[in-house]
Amino acid sequence: MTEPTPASLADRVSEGEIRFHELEAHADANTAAAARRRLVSETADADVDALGEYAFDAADAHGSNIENMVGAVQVPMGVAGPVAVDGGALSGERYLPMATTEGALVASINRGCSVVNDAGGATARVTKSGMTRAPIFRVADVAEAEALVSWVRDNEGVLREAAESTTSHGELLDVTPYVVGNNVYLRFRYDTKDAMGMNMVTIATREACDEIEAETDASLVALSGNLCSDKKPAAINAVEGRGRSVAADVEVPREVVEERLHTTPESIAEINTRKNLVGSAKAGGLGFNAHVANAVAAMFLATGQDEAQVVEGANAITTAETTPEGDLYLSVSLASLEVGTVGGGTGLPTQAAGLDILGVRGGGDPAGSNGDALAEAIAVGALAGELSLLAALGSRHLSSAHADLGR
Ligand SMILES: CC(C)(COP(=O)([O-])OP(=O)([O-])OC[C@H]1O[C@@H](n2cnc3c(N)ncnc32)[C@H](O)[C@@H]1OP(=O)([O-])[O-])[C@@H](O)C(=O)NCCC(=O)NCCSC(=O)C[C@@](C)(O)CC(=O)[O-]
Ligand SMILES: NC(=O)C1=CN([C@@H]2O[C@H](COP(=O)(O)OP(=O)(O)OC[C@H]3O[C@@H](n4cnc5c(N)ncnc54)[C@H](OP(=O)(O)O)[C@@H]3O)[C@@H](O)[C@H]2O)C=CC1
Repeated sequence: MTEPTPASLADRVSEGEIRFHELEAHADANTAAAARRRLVSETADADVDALGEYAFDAADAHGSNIENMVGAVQVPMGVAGPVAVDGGALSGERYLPMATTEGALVASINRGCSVVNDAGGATARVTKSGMTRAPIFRVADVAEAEALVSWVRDNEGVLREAAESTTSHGELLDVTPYVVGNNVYLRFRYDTKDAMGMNMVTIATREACDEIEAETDASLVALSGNLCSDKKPAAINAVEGRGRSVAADVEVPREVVEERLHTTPESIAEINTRKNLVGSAKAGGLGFNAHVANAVAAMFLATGQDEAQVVEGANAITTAETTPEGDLYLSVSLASLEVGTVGGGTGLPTQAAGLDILGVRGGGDPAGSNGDALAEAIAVGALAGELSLLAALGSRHLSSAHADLGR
């Protein structure tokens, strides 16, 4: 039998003989992707050859990372740093890998890193950890809602045993109930170690839900009831945390602010208050920061994180003040940074290289330490970005920087 070619496969799809999304059952994944490019190209009347330039075996991505694969989008990657970090899990000097198409962004964070180094380095710590899944149950009325809440409080051990039967790494930390009339939301929170954990906690919570339905009158409406809350702006994540809550800070001597950043500690502190705090409050924002999403998104893409979770990663508050000595104290606290160094996109070769640059690829020793270290690295990237952008606003260099580097 002759080997299928992209052209022969595309013809068979066009004739209705095989399905577009089942091409991998008839050819290797790279050939299947090439066949889809032909079909897409014909339908759209577009040249999509550039999508076929990728540096991994499609078989490694198809089925676990992507369906209907046609190729890959390439995002340029740069590094900022190296930057000196004193973290709970990450210590030493690190380059920060960043994938972006926004000119001036890496330059800005690079400047921030250089100034952080001049200040003696940044401190970073993970202060809370736990990935959540919150199923919604239907009950008859509020009396039954209270009965379910009591049952959950009395039977956390039962739920833990059921949930943890599905994973050798995950640990159920707690279950917090929320009642709205005849709706009961149970927010399960897990230590997922080095995994971001959404697959892990979804599978584990499903097992616990079976137990609840067997032992109570409640009916599961949906495994996710949006109090989790995954991939949506939500105050619960900003207040309670989700994934890792991580903070970083630095104290920058006045002369370094003046010489390297062309502004003053007072100016940076004032801009932070009027822009990041008052301005965000007036806007009804959840992110009381300047551009934490920039560092989060660029490092997420560079290290194989789930890019939709930049939504939660941007739940961050930046504080800036002048110390009694006249220096600048700057901090950034990310309430809900959802990261992993195993699973998801972390195993793809270019993303794994991003993790290798930080020295955090794969499972940590102890388990969870690589996830913590990645969170600390991203927090330091965000801190450097806040420092540089606030300074650029203070020195009125924002528009000229982007005119020079960003277009
Ligand atoms: C562009 C700079 C850094 C110039 O800043 P500068 O101080 O004029 O530059 P410099 O030539 O004196 O260099 C200072 C340091 O910056 C770095 N640096 C300088 N140039 C480069 C480069 N080409 N590539 C890599 N690194 C660079 C480098 O570390 C260098 O130190 P050195 O190594 O020379 O000792 C500065 O003006 C700046 O940071 N501007 C702010 C830009 C910024 O932060 N943009 C972020 C994106 S804005 C956005 O997306 C969100 C927004 C703004 O809408 C959010 C909001 O509402 O606030
Ligand atoms: N299902 C959903 O609702 C959602 C899924 N996602 C997707 O989920 C994926 C991420 O889920 P996630 O569960 O992290 O990844 P995976 O589904 O890839 O699972 C990771 C698994 O790795 C194993 N593992 C090996 N070493 C370690 C270690 N050191 N620490 C922790 N686990 C380890 C664990 O197996 P074991 O459990 O057997 O111990 C763990 O369950 C992403 O692709 C994301 O896009 C995103 C949002 C929602």
